[in-house]
Amino acid sequence: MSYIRFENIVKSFGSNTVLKDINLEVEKGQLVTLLGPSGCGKSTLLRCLSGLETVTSGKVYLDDKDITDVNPKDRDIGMVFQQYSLFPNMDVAQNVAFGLKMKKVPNAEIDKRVKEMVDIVGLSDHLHHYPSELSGGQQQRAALARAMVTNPKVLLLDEPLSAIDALLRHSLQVEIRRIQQELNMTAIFVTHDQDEAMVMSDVIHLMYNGKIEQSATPTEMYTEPVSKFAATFIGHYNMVPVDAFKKMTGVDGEGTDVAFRPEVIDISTKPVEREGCATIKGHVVVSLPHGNVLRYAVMCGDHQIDVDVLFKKATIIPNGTDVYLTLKQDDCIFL
Ligand SMILES: Nc1ncnc2c1ncn2[C@@H]1O[C@H](COP(=O)(O)OP(=O)(O)OP(=O)(O)O)[C@@H](O)[C@H]1O
Repeated sequence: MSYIRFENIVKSFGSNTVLKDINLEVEKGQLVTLLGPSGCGKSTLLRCLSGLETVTSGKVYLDDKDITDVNPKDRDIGMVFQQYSLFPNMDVAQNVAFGLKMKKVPNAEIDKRVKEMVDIVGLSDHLHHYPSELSGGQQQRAALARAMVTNPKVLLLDEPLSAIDALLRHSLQVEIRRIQQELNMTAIFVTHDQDEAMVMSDVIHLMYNGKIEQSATPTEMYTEPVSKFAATFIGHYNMVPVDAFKKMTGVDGEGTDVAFRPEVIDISTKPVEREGCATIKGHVVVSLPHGNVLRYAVMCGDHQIDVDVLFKKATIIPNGTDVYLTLKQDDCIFL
């Protein structure tokens, strides 16, 4: 039996149904991500687990108990939010100790656990600093320590890194993942950032319009999207209607669209014949650097196809050049 189960969850606000029969399971010790565009219902689903929202219908189970109607404070759930939610008039040690004090844990035990947890999140040098004296990243680490110190059954993280700049954000992603694994904590992470979901998760649940569109490991989600939405939201898939793709390549398949990623395509100024590959003729419109790859926009008939190659200055093909794109038929996903 899974550690967390959402069974047929429906949530409506008046006539607006924002969760439409959600069934989802989380195994103990996993970090799963709810990923999806703004407004698709991620936070609402998380709040149904924490008890901050009631469900319209359906059941929520945690550790084999039906918690659908249990008071939020009795659910044994830790939460970290996007906005820094530390008590401003308490220092880091007092903030982290708060939950233990509420549980009437003896003082000596509180001191020991606070020190351990503050050490795990790397804030030992800031024990007696107030939130106003901490950076955004440090505040979120303190919030994480405060949520975890009571050893909750599950840790809920609702876009905890969205207010943090890109560089620090990446190191905190890695750190949260390390701490979660070190403590074998079950965690649900909400984000609309696909890269963040890829880095952090055991399983990603991609949500769209109040439903689960696809549940998969990061690798499966990236390489085997099940729908047009999944293909465009995760990674940067080229999407060409099947009819147009057949005209370009002679390759046919079932579905309405063919999806293929920019990095599976080879680009050359001369035609290339390769077994099991399709070739598409086009011309370079523009090339732009994207981190360590150069992305060519290539017009093929009426369709633009993006091609990524590792960025090496000597190999740049000028705009306007006729080119041949080669891609393995195995890398084409018919949707
Ligand atoms: N308390 C509420 N009253 C009315 N409508 C609400 C309430 N909370 C959420 N909603 C609506 O439910 C829908 C889903 O909201 P939710 O916050 O779950 O989305 P989300 O996927 O987490 O989005 P974001 O990434 O922007 O936070 C939205 O249309 C929102 O306006």
